Amino acid sequence: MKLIKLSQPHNFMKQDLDEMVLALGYFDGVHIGHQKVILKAKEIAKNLGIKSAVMTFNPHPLVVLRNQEGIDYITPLDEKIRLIEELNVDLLFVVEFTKDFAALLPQQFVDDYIINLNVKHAVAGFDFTYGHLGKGTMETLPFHSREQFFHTTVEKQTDHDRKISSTLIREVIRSGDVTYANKLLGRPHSVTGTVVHGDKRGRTIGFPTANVEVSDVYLLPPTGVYAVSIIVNGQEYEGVCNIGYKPTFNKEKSAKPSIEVHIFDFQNEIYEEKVSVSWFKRIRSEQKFHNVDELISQIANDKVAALQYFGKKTV
Ligand SMILES: Cc1cc2nc3c(=O)[nH]c(=O)nc-3n(C[C@H](O)[C@H](O)[C@H](O)COP(=O)(O)O)c2cc1C
Ligand SMILES: Nc1ncnc2c1ncn2[C@@H]1O[C@H](COP(=O)(O)OP(=O)(O)OP(=O)(O)O)[C@@H](O)[C@H]1O
Repeated sequence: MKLIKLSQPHNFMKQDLDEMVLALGYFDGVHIGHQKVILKAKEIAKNLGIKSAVMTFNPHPLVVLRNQEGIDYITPLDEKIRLIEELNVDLLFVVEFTKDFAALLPQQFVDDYIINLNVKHAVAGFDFTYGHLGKGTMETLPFHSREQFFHTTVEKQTDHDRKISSTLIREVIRSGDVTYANKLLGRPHSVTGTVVHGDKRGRTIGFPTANVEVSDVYLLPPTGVYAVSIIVNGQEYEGVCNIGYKPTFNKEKSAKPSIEVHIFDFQNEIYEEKVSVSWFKRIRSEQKFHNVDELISQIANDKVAALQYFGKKTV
């Protein structure tokens, strides 16, 4: 997949690029509604015998338009790029979302970011908007297209009558229902980070853990214990994870929760390794135990619950 970063104003002209079918949207999470839009663009491109492309924007419009600092992403940009690449599209445009870009009138957006990029067919969902204040919609697109390209609107994808959206999935992850989030994403929700040194207490209590440090921009499930998998060096292992502040040991809440994975049947030394943790099922809330023995016996139960979730025999 070829990656092209665009900033307003860009100077691409039609003749600089191959003809393409373009899927448009922000695509945080690359959920099953988004996949439908991108796969539709691919299908049309295949039929026309031309390139397939996706256009996304970065950072999130709320960061620029409402000065929101702490937007948590289901898929930060690099993860989103990786997932779009997995869908086998030929080209990805990442448009820098700035105040200047947001100020473009709908017609200017269509001229500069669709027609001038040699798009022959644009694909977006029923609620896609473009241009200043989102004034451009799928209803106005034929008018703004100047008959230079065709367009296809993907109908609303729903689950239990609710639109599948990045907003819904963020709410579901924040509620801890990672199993449902995974259904809406069409794959497990994952976070990628690095294994760092912890207090080295885990091994003394019989449950060594990999402490995974992730970038602040990730949307994390709420504190608690989860059945997870972890990819280490390309190999996937199952495990049980606590995300939280370890109140049994720590009086003060740290700035960020720690993510600690007890990986089943695993003894390797993996400090500094890049790993991805996928959340499958919430098991319980984090608790403050009266003593270490109570914590140890609860972790043993958590391990059984996770093994059962993964369908393993526990005796
Ligand atoms: C499955 C699991 C569940 C845990 N649950 C709790 C908990 O409810 N409360 C708590 O204070 N710590 C909990 N912990 C965190 C342990 O206290 C922690 O793994 C141990 O202190 C080791 O920390 P260290 O890696 O920083 O040395 C849990 C850890 C695991 C692996
Ligand atoms: N459930 C859905 N059904 C059909 N199309 C969708 C659906 N969700 C998103 N799309 C389309 O996918 C593209 C990307 O959408 P966008 O990034 O705004 O996602 P969203 O999930 O609707 O996010 P948000 O919750 O922020 O509104 C747009 O073209 C949008 O119309």
